[in-house]
Amino acid sequence: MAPIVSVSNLVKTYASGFQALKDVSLDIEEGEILALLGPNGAGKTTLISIICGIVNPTGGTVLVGGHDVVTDFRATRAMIGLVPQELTTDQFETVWNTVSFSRGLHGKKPNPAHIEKVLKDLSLYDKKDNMLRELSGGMKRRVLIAKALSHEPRVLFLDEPTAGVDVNLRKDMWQVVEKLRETGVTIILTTHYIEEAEEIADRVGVINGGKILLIEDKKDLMKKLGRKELRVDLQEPISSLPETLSSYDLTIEDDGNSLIYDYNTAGERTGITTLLTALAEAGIRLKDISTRQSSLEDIFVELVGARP
Ligand SMILES: Nc1ncnc2c1ncn2[C@@H]1O[C@H](COP(=O)(O)OP(=O)(O)OP(=O)(O)O)[C@@H](O)[C@H]1O
Repeated sequence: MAPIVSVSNLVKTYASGFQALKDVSLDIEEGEILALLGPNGAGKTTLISIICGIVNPTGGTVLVGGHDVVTDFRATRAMIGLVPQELTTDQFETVWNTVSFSRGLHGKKPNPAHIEKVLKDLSLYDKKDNMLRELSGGMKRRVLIAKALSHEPRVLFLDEPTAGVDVNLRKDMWQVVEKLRETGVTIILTTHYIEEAEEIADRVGVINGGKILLIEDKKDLMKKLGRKELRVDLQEPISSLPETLSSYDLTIEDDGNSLIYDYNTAGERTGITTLLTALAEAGIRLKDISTRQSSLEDIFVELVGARP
């Protein structure tokens, strides 16, 4: 199946001369949830804004549902819903009117049955006659999503859906996103929270300095995350490994004072017991052992050189 969004060799240089995107290419499959992780200024908003047709690219192409976002703007915009971070709508308007009006803005004929479904999916239906100013922060965020879904888009962009919200509201929002996926809509979200990407994404992309540094299936990433490291500190340094230890995935560190053994926690056997026996048989005496597990955060820090 052709990807719902196809980004090829995208470049964006702002009028100031700043290059915010440098040759970005990625395909987004229909129905998936893609999380774009990146530090401040990485280029996430620029990328989303170009796909949504709000910012013009300097080079490269973006296709949404097979249509070019520049030359066929109307067709692509109709397929996209964008959830901004802030609610700017009239606080004295009702939920129902706000969401219905948004549909009209996209040039779609009224469809009360669709508005009703969207509000029910987002657990907002019993608030449909309330004014926005009467809603809690979490409900207001749901209204933003309802507005973006009002014109039946196939692709939904969520720009930092849980920035600055408390833990409960964040978990609540994850459930909302999970439920939306069941309706078949493709979801792309930007986030600073690694935990958020881990929790809800099918695929994770890391962007920094205008480049995609990694884009990978979460399951494959999790396999990497399942890798653990056993560190063995030695009583006396060694310069090389004895022949009997050559079958182990060992590296010598700290001028021969430590051995690092990589193993997979998902595997049936870790090999630790036999390794320790083999070390003892080779006459290598241990001072200490410790383990550490790599996390998505480690991968992120390694790629970006900073914490998110
Ligand atoms: N209109 C503009 N003119 C000049 N530079 C811009 C403009 N908009 C964005 N930039 C720059 O482009 C870079 C990428 O910005 P962008 O907003 O895409 O990053 P981001 O990843 O969304 O960051 P954040 O997580 O802080 O929202 C930043 O260095 C920003 O200062």
